[in-house]
Amino acid sequence: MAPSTHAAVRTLALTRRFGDFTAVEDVNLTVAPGQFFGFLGPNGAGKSTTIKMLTGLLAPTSGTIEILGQDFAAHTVELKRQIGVVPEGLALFGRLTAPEYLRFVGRMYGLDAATTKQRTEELLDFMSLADQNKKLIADFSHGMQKKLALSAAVIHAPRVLFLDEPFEGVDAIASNTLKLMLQGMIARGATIFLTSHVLEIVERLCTHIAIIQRGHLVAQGSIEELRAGVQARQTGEAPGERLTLEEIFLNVLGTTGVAPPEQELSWLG
Ligand SMILES: Nc1ncnc2c1ncn2[C@@H]1O[C@H](COP(=O)(O)OP(=O)(O)OP(=O)(O)O)[C@@H](O)[C@H]1O
Repeated sequence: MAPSTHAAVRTLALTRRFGDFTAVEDVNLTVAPGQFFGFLGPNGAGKSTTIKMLTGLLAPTSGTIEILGQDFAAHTVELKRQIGVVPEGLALFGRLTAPEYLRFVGRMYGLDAATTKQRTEELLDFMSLADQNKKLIADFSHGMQKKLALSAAVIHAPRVLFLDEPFEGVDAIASNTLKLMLQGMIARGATIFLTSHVLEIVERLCTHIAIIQRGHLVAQGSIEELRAGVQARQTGEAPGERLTLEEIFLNVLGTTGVAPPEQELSWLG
């Protein structure tokens, strides 16, 4: 058993190439145990590619990954039992019903039948999916599929949870339910690593963030540290103005070369 002083997630020079194109390059990330960590970046920056490598869905081209203090490549099977993931494409089985799928996933993680049944019922209730038990997953709406994927990702009570855009496509009620669930997991000592473009939610939930841009990590730290860094660089700002995460994000990207376009589409409207 790894001592708890280890990082929950650590990468060293993590790199992934697709042919000639480098999607993620030399990324050194550290996420402490118990952290609620937001992994941010513009479209195509390399977030999903990184999450896929961190969860064993995609092999790195080079570099190393440690999860809970252990080398992921050397201990993939044991570590996969301790992590949960909702990947970009959800990866569900459309020909099953939700309870069938959750029972399958529970057994796959080695839970006994009684525990699997109980957690399946509790999760479907919690996600307001219990009245959809006869429907095939293929016939679920996108938001319903997302809630089911989340249920499957936590049925084994993972110590580290990876979520790729968990709030995308879910309604306000489900988003609230999800926030409560994630906060409860953090309160009980889990680590959460999520990507999201909804910066207001990230700001409310996450304590630490990293920003990736064109495959390179351009910032990492607590939101407070990043806010202080941006504020220290700015001159002429009204004193006492507290920067939002969106302002911090845009500022970091602006100073690293990705500023919003200045020209207008004058022909549009
Ligand atoms: N299988 C692949 N083959 C070729 N290029 C890929 C592949 N997967 C990802 N890429 C490229 O790698 C880059 C990073 O993609 P990725 O999906 O990681 O971005 P992202 O930060 O998750 O973006 P978004 O916010 O739009 O979801 C993009 O340029 C993408 O086109």
